[in-house]
This record gives sequence, C-alpha cells and structure tokens, in this order.
Amino acid sequence: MAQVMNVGLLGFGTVGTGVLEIIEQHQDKLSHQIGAEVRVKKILVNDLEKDRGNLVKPEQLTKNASEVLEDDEIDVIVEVMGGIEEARNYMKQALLNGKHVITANKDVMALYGSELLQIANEKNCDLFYEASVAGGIPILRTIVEGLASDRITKMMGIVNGTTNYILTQMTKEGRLFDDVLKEAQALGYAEADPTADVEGLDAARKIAILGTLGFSMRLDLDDVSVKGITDVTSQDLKYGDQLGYTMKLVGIANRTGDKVEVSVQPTLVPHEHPLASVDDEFNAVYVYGEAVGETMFYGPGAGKLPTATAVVSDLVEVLKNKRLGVSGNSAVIPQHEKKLKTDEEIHSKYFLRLHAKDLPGTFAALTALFHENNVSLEKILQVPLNEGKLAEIILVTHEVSKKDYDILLKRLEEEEVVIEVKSSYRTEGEMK
Ligand SMILES: NC(=O)C1=CN([C@@H]2O[C@H](COP(=O)(O)OP(=O)(O)OC[C@H]3O[C@@H](n4cnc5c(N)ncnc54)[C@H](OP(=O)(O)O)[C@@H]3O)[C@@H](O)[C@H]2O)C=CC1
Ligand SMILES: N[C@@H](CC=O)C(=O)O
Repeated sequence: MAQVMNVGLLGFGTVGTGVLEIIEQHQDKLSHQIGAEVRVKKILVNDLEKDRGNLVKPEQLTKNASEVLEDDEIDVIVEVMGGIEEARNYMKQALLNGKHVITANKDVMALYGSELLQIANEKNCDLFYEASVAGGIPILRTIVEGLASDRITKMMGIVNGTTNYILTQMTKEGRLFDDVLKEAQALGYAEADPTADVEGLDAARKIAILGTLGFSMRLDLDDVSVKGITDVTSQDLKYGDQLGYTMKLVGIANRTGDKVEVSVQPTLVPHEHPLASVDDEFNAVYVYGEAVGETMFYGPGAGKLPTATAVVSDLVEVLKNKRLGVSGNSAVIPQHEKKLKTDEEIHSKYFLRLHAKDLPGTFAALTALFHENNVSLEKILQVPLNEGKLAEIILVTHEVSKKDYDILLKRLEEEEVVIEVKSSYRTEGEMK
C-alpha cells in the first residue's frame, strides 16, 4: 500500500483553498516526485459554519489548533492563516513538536524569522517560506540556491500585487484609488487589513526578507525606510509620464562595500526599464549579481493558485528532504554583521513637483537653492496655472545624497517664492 504524507493546514482562505486544490489536482505529479500520497488531514479555521462548498468534509475542519499541531500522524504544518502572534506561536509549537513548517506569512518571517529558523535547526526540521515574497515567483530559492555562487549587490522589486494593481489601474485607466483597492480586495490580492499593502509595510517585510537572504545579513523591519502609495496623485502619475517615467512601489536593497540600504517607496522608473512594464497584480524582482550581471524574475505576486503553487512546491521540498533524512535551512543563517548606510551614503535621483509664484526671479531663487545644496538638475518642466499667477514646476535632479536632498526639501518649504512642495519621489533604474 502507498505511503501517505499527512499535512495539517492552518487557515483555509484564499491561499489555503488553493493549496488543497493543487494537492488534489496535481496528486499524480506530487506522489511521483515524493513517492507518497499527500493528504490534507486537518484544517484549522475560525468559522465552522462558513459555506465551503464541497471542497472539504466537515470532519477535516476544526477550531481547535491542538487537533492539528498535536496530531502525531501529521508530518507537515502549512500556515496560511495570516496574522502575527497566533501564527508565530502555532509555528513555534509545530516545530517544537518536530513537525516541518511551511508558511506564506511575511509578517511573521520578517519579525520572527530568525527565532523560528533557529528552532527549526535545533529540531532538525524544515521551515520554508517561498510564498511569503512575490507570490508565485520562486525568488527565495533563486537567491539562496540559483545565485549561491554570486555576490548580489542590488535587488529592486515590485513585491506587492495590490499596490501594483492600484497604480496600474490609476495610470492606464484613470481610475480612482479607493475603487481599485476595493477590487483588489475582492480579487483576493490584498491583506485582511489592506493598510499593510497601501502603506508599504507588506513590501517592507518582503524586502527585509530578500535583503536578509540576498546579502546574508540579518535585516529587520526597522531597518527598512518605508513610504506607501496613499499620497500618490493622478497629477504625479501624469507629470511623471510626461518626463518619461512610470510610477511603481519599489522595494530597494542595495549594497556598496559592506554597507547596505533597504527601503520601500513610490518610485518613478524610466519607461524603458523592464520594471516599468510589470502591470496589475504581477510582481518582478530585478537582481544584480557581480558575476551574473542583470537578472529579472517576473510572475503573479498574489492570488490563490500562484501563491498556493509556491506553498505546495515547498511541501514537495520538505517531503523530499524527509525521505533523504536531511533538513534544508542551513543556507539561510546570515553570515555578515549588519551595517547600514547613512543618509550621506545613499544616492539617488529625485522627481520634485512644486507650486511657485510665477514672477521674475522665481527660477533664479530656486536654482540658487539647488546650487547651495549641491543638487544639480537633469530635467525641468513648467506649466502655468491660475491664469499665469502660479507655476507648476516639475524637476528631476541628477544623483544626490539623501542627506543633501532632505536639506534642500526643507529649504524649499521655507523659500518665499515656493507656495507648496506638492510631491517628491525617488527615481531609480536609469538604463546604462
Ligand atoms: N492572498 C494572497 O494573494 C497572498 C497571501 N499571502 C499570505 O498568506 C496568508 C493567508 O492569506 P489569505 O489566504 O489571503 O487569507 P484569508 O483571509 O483569505 O484566509 C485566512 C484563513 O485563515 C483562517 N484564520 C484566520 N485567523 C484564524 C485564527 N485565529 N484561527 C483559526 N483560523 C484562522 C480563516 O478562517 P475562516 O475561513 O473561518 O475565516 C481563513 O480560512 C497571509 O499570511 C498572507 O499574507 C502571501 C502571498 C499572497
Ligand atoms: N497582499 C499581498 C499578497 C501577497 O503577498 C500583495 O498584494 O502582494
């Protein structure tokens, strides 16, 4: 009789139902790869009364976590319930009980990944989390295994499907932020609380995970400077486009020498850069390695089946390791001490939009300020507003240190001819 591998699911929402569907529909391929039948034995949910069609038998569902975590017949726990403290505790408990764990939870991995990985190592268990970054793109395995021989110096990623969907629909269809967000929620892309998506926190968690693995340096969420897309306006998108840029929420992790910078912000990417054409819920991660040069990985970053594919592929890896009697976490223990760049060491170009009095001398005053603060200009666009009483001025700088740029911004806000600094964005990805 064929061997059976029992799986316990924590959560049966968008991703959880996808996991069950893939296990059932791809059973032939899975059992061929691992030499055993994969069976979902027990599923933890919140609400036993919820209509789940005929996807599961009522006896598979429970509200009692111990029925999943303490079941000796269950070999692997798949955590797809989301949230932080409860999910962390369940994963911890599962590992302490000697069970392998797979999770799609970037919130927990960004905050408590090192604690959980340590327990996994002590207990000789696997802890895999491929689905936690960029949904269906196998980016973590690519960084840890595919590029193991290289020294990665830069990663730039569109790693949040919800915000990419919103920005794409605002840019291409002229739709309103709130309407598109509702649609992204209905499509299952957004987090239970979409604030984490639109405020950039979800992307920050993912870039912290990517940076930790890519630079082999433990990067915490607090190390990531974060700005979301809630202040981005249709005017910003329009003027960005006129100057040759597309707006994206970009996570950046870059390393110079032994120092790194990790950040997430709305960023203007040149139209010709490959990241500019990554639309809707799709994600992409651009990775630069000293030996390999430029690479880019593209695919669906959210949604039921793409995310579940990553989860079930982790499951196959766990079950293969189990048969071989090995565990696979050692490659992810950071090797380097954390060293973060200062604002003087972070360099970028910036897009700046301001309203100024339309008077003789306005430009002289502005350019004097730029000169005093070591900022030189690459592009300028001026649009008259309010019958010529006001000028909308859009500028793109050459590369400047974050320190000098922040001082310039402050000085601009105090300058008499400036009525308001409307917006300011980093621009990244100039093609060499
Ligand atoms: N959706 C996506 O595209 C992606 C999601 N992820 C991550 O995957 C995880 C799951 O996301 P998703 O499937 O969208 O979430 P959903 O909200 O769709 O599903 C959550 C599931 O977990 C159950 N659940 C939640 N809290 C508890 C609890 N305290 N006790 C018991 N059961 C609980 C819910 O039960 P009930 O059904 O009874 O309500 C539901 O079945 C999250 O960590 C998310 O960040 C990662 C990549 C992409
Ligand atoms: N809310 C997330 C889901 C996947 O991680 C996103 O929009 O990318």
